[in-house]
Amino acid sequence: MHPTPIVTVDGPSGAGKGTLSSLLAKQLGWHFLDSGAIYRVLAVASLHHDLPCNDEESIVPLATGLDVSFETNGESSRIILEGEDVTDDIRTEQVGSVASQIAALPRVREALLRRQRAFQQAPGLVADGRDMGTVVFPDAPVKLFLTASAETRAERRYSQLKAKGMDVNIARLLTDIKARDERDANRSIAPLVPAEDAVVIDSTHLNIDQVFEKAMEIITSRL
Ligand SMILES: Nc1ncnc2c1ncn2[C@@H]1O[C@H](COP(=O)(O)OP(=O)(O)OP(=O)(O)O)[C@@H](O)[C@H]1O
Ligand SMILES: Nc1ccn([C@@H]2O[C@H](COP(=O)(O)O)[C@@H](O)[C@H]2O)c(=O)n1
Repeated sequence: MHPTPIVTVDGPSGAGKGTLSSLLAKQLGWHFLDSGAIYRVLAVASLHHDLPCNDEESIVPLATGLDVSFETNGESSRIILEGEDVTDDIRTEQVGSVASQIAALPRVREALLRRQRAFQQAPGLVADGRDMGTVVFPDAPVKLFLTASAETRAERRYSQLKAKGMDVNIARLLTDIKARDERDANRSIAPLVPAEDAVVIDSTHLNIDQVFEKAMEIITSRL
């Protein structure tokens, strides 16, 4: 029997991984794992419990027993943490920054592995993150690494947050994105690097449809 197929989509913050992954999951009729959301929810939980983001000893049990559910209702999906809807709260740059500090703790990453692997369910999975192709699903038959220049990613994030009515500053966003890239790429465990067998897509000069088309070509040629 063949294992459930997986497409991994890794890359830096704001490259368009979530956008591409949800389009692919929809097109293929597969499940979707937003692994960054798990790190972000853990960041919010740590903030709720007043835990410093380097307190590995306390964050590991929080990660293991994280009381979170991903509730999908047709097109809309909500994230519930300890009974509270945190869908919007997890998307701020502040939470992204805390998530990336927590994500550098080796035992925290280990504690979240099983939770992420449980998403591998028939008929297939599209998994979005930083280490999907290198650590979490190293045997995935299709691995994509989606990137774009830091400036382009900051502009996209700016428009995204502005559209949500948030008060944002593009220079600050660019600084935050570069700091997060630096931390994610240089941590000792599961650093942000393309898997050896990943196909790199640079979306700096591609729109969403073009990225989607390119990704589908790669997937159909490999599966
Ligand atoms: N190719 C593209 N061209 C223009 N805008 C894009 C493109 N891809 C994504 N976007 C837009 O950029 C923003 C960020 O995209 P998205 O949230 O998918 O990135 P991400 O890589 O998942 O980020 P993160 O890792 O921080 O969650 C969104 O507003 C999205 O609509
Ligand atoms: N597989 C992953 C996914 C995410 N992270 C860390 O979480 C931060 C937030 O992720 P987003 O994709 O939602 O922006 C990110 O900066 C990473 O530090 C991770 O380490 N591994």
